[in-house]
Amino acid sequence: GQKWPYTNLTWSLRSRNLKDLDSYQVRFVISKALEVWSRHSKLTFTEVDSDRADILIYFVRGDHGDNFPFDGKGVILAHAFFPNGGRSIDVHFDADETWTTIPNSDQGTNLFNVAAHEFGHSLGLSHSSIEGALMYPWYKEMENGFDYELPDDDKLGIQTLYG
Ligand SMILES: CC(C)C[C@H](C(=O)NO)C(=O)N[C@@H](CC(N)=O)C(=O)NCc1cccc(N)c1
Ligand SMILES: [Zn+2]
Ligand SMILES: [Zn+2]
Repeated sequence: GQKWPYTNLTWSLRSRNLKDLDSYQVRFVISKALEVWSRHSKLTFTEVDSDRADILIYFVRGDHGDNFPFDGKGVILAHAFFPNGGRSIDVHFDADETWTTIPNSDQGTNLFNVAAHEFGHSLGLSHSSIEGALMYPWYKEMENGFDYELPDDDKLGIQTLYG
């Protein structure tokens, strides 16, 4: 599979009208979700305000121009493209979900959990068959809020790719 040819990656939140989500809180949650991966690898993540960032983040709904239309408020919550030799790649969050930026909140879908999973894909990790893994295909609540400890299977995966 593909991986980034360098480890100092940039990211940018490209969607502005986040409905009732506060863009500062979204950017904070994104930085915490990226830290889940940088804590266990040589990867570094820097926010930039540019559409030339490595990882471009959007909130979109329904059919949004790639061949993977979202499903309204439903099962598909987000998707991410795999690294592509150093060209910018997208992460799309389904704008029709009720997102919450408060970890472990039981109101709505936890953006931190889903973002941490999606960034695994953005770094080159596919789904894991290990039930407790972050890269397991099916969402499950993660405890410890932003201090979430990456399960071993995911640690192994990211260290195999980026040391
Ligand atoms: C075929 C894919 C486009 C499905 C899509 C996904 O895996 N995105 O990465 C997705 O949204 N899967 C849902 C499946 C579900 N509703 O449980 C999901 O929550 N994935 C994100 C996620 C978040 C946190 C933890 C885990 N394990 C998975
Ligand atoms: Zn998409
Ligand atoms: Zn996934």
